[in-house]
Parts: sequence; structure tokens; C-alpha cells
Amino acid sequence: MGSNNNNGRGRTVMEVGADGVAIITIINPPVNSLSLDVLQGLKECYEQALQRDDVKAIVVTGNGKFSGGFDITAFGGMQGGKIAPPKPGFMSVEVLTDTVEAARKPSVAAIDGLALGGGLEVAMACHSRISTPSAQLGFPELRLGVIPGFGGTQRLPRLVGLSKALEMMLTSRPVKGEEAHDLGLVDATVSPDELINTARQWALDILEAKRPWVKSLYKTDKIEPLGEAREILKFARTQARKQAPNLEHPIVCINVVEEGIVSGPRAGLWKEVEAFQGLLHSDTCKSLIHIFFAQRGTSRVPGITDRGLVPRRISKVAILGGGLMGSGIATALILSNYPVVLKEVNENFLQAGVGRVRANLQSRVKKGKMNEEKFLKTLSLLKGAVIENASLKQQIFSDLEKYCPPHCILASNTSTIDLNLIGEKTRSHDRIIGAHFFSPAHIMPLLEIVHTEKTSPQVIVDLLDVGKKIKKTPIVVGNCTGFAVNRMFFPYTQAALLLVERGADLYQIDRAVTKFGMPMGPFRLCDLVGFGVATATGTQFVENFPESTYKSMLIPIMQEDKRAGRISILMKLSDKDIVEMVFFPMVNDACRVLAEGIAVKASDLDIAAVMGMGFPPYRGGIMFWADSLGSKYICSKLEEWSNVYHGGFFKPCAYLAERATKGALLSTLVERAKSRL
Ligand SMILES: C[C@H](O)CC(=O)SCCNC(=O)CCNC(=O)[C@H](O)C(C)(C)COP(=O)(O)OP(=O)(O)OC[C@H]1O[C@@H](n2cnc3c(N)ncnc32)[C@H](O)[C@@H]1OP(=O)(O)O
Repeated sequence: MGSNNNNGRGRTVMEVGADGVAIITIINPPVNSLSLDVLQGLKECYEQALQRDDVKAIVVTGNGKFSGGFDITAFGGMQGGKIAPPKPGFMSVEVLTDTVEAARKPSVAAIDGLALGGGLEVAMACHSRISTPSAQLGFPELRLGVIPGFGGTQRLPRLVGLSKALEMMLTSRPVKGEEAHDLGLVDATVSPDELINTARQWALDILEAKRPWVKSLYKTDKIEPLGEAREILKFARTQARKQAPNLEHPIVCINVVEEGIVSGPRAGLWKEVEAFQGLLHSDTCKSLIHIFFAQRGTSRVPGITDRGLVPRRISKVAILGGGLMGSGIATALILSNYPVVLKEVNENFLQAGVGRVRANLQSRVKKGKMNEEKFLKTLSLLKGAVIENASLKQQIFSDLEKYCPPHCILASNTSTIDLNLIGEKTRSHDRIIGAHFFSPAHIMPLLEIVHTEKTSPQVIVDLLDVGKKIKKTPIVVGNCTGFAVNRMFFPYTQAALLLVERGADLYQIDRAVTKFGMPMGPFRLCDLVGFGVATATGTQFVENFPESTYKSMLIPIMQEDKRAGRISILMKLSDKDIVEMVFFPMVNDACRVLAEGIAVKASDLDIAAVMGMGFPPYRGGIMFWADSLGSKYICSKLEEWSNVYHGGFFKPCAYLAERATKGALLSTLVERAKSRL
């Protein structure tokens, strides 16, 4: 007989076999997240199973994917007060500890696919866990600005030891079934087709005392002695403070784990409940959840991906030029099994290009991410070819049109040159597109897909699919100098240069901006990129946007090595002033990019900022952060500086000024901007 609970978002079903084992299955595609409905259903199934005389033991499973954890969409509802959160301790204490773990009937978790966050916490409350070798088990909560909230902080250390538990939680990295077995997190690994039957038998074996009946919450054998435990916790705290000085939740996680070790697991459970509630409402959690959904939202492009177009299969890619970018892109493609032909103008350049790709792969071998066999197999996907007379991109594209079949996509990795110009000499405007990678191309996660007004939606959909296959987060943008990412990023160094030219302390600027959370300050970045590149791109922007850019002389002067510009008036700025003067002009340009329809949604710019510039994800991306401060405030600051310093550079654009007058959010388009799509 089956029992079914279905109230809307997901359900839990129970099937009782002739052997007396109740199989409780979580069903909530695509990742079996634990919605409030699923959790309620799970509780009701358990209550039934524990009451019914024909049920001797229980198996919890997820039909291919155990569970991807608590339903993250519900977090937003709970933060906004739209969804009433379950009463404190409902799931962790009442259901998982006092119902599942304390039951007189044994439970076994049968894990295939994913057991993440709350999913793994359900599994750990069971008396045993069986998984497939490829299943992924882990706690990604810290990546969302919270901590495990269904008892994970207490049970994980008791199953795998304190060091490993802290590592798994603080890095958010999951382990595969095989490793989980070695660690003691799962008790056996079996193939997917044997999973349910093995779990069934295992549960009956526990009942008959042929296998141990383990309540993980009270296990003590894996936890290090108190003195050693304190040392491990101290070390973890130091590391967490060093690696993420702006984040509170890793420290909270360590404190909660400590409470369980010092005062006992039940006290730990309650401290976890309380800490989870607090963190759920923090700005960090709100920002990181915004980033989670914004990242998944980039591949939904209005007017393009909603037409029912199916991406075509790309069977081969030719890359023209094997320099730093070309070889990086080739590496990214062959790593995802795309055959690549790398073309260069002569044999020497070609060998150098192939050498770079080989070195990129070798570095993966050195880091243990790839074995020798896979290295050779991957490299075999790369072929080289020499083409004569490579000239301007324009000429290349017109030649390509002659030699490539009509279905071939012509993509350029240009970061600044206008795509319309590139395709000027061709009649193939519909298949010309920008595929802007960020260096090093095989490592950086962002891919800017740039289309002109003539690029066909099919080609955009095709490239979105390639992007996904090579594990990049693609954002689709319109065509202008610098596209969305570089255009928005340009004021970063400009503002910094303006401040220094007026006497601000260069080191303080880099320090303040790094403290804000950027991987490096604008001046270190300039040093790294090189003054040549900085001046060349700078000129492009100044020529194309003369009204709103600042033409700094600092770098040209330094290039000539005349460091004479002694500045007599030293600007006194606080770190807050610096951060605002560097980032508000970026917000201003982000607004322009949005108003001009270069980007279709503000959340795409958030992802661009986080993945293309290293903007701290825990601040939610550039527009999310700006909205947290308010358009009014930002506009008034920009106006103030525009009067005092450089009129055009700081002057708020019309979009920003209008939002400020209305007191509206920058991220919501009031009337849809003229999209270029
Ligand atoms: C109390 C507890 O301790 C608290 C928690 O459990 S917090 C939640 C912990 N879990 C997580 O953080 C897992 C988050 N999810 C992921 O990392 C990845 O989605 C995954 C590894 C599960 C799957 O990755 P992948 O196969 O690439 O699919 P992906 O595109 O990311 O997700 C598929 C869809 O499921 C949604 N989704 C994934 N996990 C979800 C979750 N936990 N809740 C709600 N929706 C989720 C995604 O938003 C996406 O929706 P879309 O198709 O509408 O864009």
C-alpha cells in the first residue's frame, strides 16, 4: 500500500514491501530540494511508518537524486516574511532527532546522485547510509551565507572527525561516495541498481542486530580528545579570519561546532538552530542567495531563449591565433571534449601555441586534477594548422566566409573592437558573434556573449550551450565599446587615478578596496596588466565616451618615467570615501549599460561583476550592492563629487538620476529600456 503527500512544491511517498520495509521517497525535481511541503510530508510518512505494525524498518531515498538540500527559494520567502518559517527546532530536533533517530525502527538512507546540505542531514539522522560510488555528499551552506541547520554541525564531526568535518563545511566542497565511505560518512557503496535492495536488507540486518544500530548524534569515537579539539578549532578560526575577514558566518559555524563538543550535542543542536535563524536574515546570506539565482538566471534571455530553439551540436572548433587567449580558449574547449584546430601564421607560432595548451593541461596533472592517460586523450583533441597571410580581423572574417560552410559560426574573442566593424566585409552578419573570454580563459568562469542587432537568435542559443558545456557562466550582452564587463569595470581604475592625481594615498586606495573584498586594488591590477594595455584600452574608452570618462595623465607620465608630479595638497579620505569614489562611478556605468539595453537584466551585471572582476559575491554583485545603499544616496554623492572634482566623470547618468528622484531600485527596469536584443 502506498501513502502519498502532495501539497504543491514536491512530495514524499511511502511504499511498504512484503518484507516489512517502508521505502520513503522524496520527489521534488529537478534536485529533490527539501521544500516545506517535502519536510512536512517526510514527517507524516515517518509518523505513519512508526505507527504501522506491518512496518519493521525504513529506507529513505530520492529516486536517482537523494536531495540537493533545503529549498533555497523558500529562504527568500522566509527572509521577506512571506513564508512563515517552521518553529525553531522543528526539523532538527523534533523530526530528525526525536522522531527519526530516536525511533524504535531502524532507518537507512539510500543515496544516489546528490546528498547536499539538508539532504545529507536527513541521511545522517538515519542509522546507516549506503551510497553509490559517484554520489556527491557535502555541506554547501556556507556558500549561501548560512550554516547547516538540521543538525549537520553536530553529526558530521561525530561521523568523520572534527578536522575533516570543519574542512567539508568551511570549503563547501562535497566528497564522492568512495571517499565518504573511507571517511565513515557512509557504511557501504554499491551500484545504483543494487542500492535499494542493499539498503532494504541492511535495515532488516540492523533490526536483527546483525549490524550496528548507530545514532550519529551520540557517537564519540571519531571526535578528537578535548585538548586536541580546541587546537583544531583555534586553527580553523585563524584560517577563517585570514581567508574571509569580512565574513562572520564561518566563525559562527566553528562556534556552533565547538558548543556541541564542549557542552554536548543537544546543546549544540539548539545553538545551531539559533545561529541559523540569525544568519538567515543577514545581508551576507541575502547577497549570496541573490548570486545563486542570478548565476542560474543568466542563461534565460528574454526574446532569445524563450523561442523554443534547440542548440545545434558543435562538432569542431577552429581557433585563429594561439597566443595567451587562443591557447586558453583551446584548453577550455578540449577539456570539455570539443575537437579543436588551432591555426597560426607560421610553424614557430603554432608550436608555441600548442606548447601553451600543453602547459595548461600539465598544470592540471601537477595539481592532481588529471591523470596522464586523460592528459594524452585530451591533448589528442587538439590539431594544429598553419595559415598564411593572416591580416586584420576584418580580412580574416571575409576569408572565413569563403572557406567555411554556411552553418559555421564566426565568433571573435575581441574585448573592445566593435563587432559590426569586424563583420563589415562579409555578408554573414547573422552568424557573427562575440565570445569574450577572460584571461586565463581555461580558468576564469565568465563568458561574455556579445551579439549585434543582426546576430541570429539560433547562434546565440548555440553559443550559450557551448558555454554551459565548457562550464562557463555565460552572460548575453549587446554590442558597444567594452561591452558590459569592461565598460562597467573601466571607472574602477579611472576613479583611483583621479583620486591619486588629487593627492590621495595610492596605498590607502588599494588597501581600502581590498578590504572591501576585491582580490586586488586598482593599482596592483594596473601593474599586473601592464601600462601599455592600460593606456591602449583607456584611450578607446576616452575616445568613445568623452563626456563621462576621465582622461588621466598619471600613467602616460609614468610611462615616460617622469615622476615629477609632486602633489602639494594631500587629500584626506576615509576608507569608506575611497570605496564609494571607486565603486559609485562603476555603478553609474552599470546603469548606463542597463539603460542602453547592452545588458538585459541587472542580475547579469551582478554576475559579470562577481565572475569577471572579482567583486565580492557576499555583497551580491554591483547592482544588488548599490540597491542596498539606495539610489538616492549614490546619486547625491556622485553629484557632490561632480561639482567638486571632475564634472563629467562623476555626473550621475539620466537613469540613475531618475531612479534617485523616484526613490526607486536601480535593478528593476521601470519602463523597459530599449533592449538591443
Ligand atoms: C537547513 C539546511 O542545512 C540548509 C540547506 O540545505 S541550504 C541548501 C544546500 N544546498 C545547496 O546549496 C545546493 C545548491 N545547488 C547546487 O549546488 C546545484 O544546483 C546542484 C549541485 C544541486 C545541481 O547542479 P546542476 O545540475 O548544475 O543544476 P543547477 O542548474 O544548479 O540547478 C537546477 C535547478 O535546480 C534549482 N536548485 C538547485 N538546488 C536547489 C535548492 N537547494 N533549492 C531550490 N532550488 C534549487 C536551481 O535553481 C535550478 O533551477 P532553474 O533550472 O530554474 O534555474
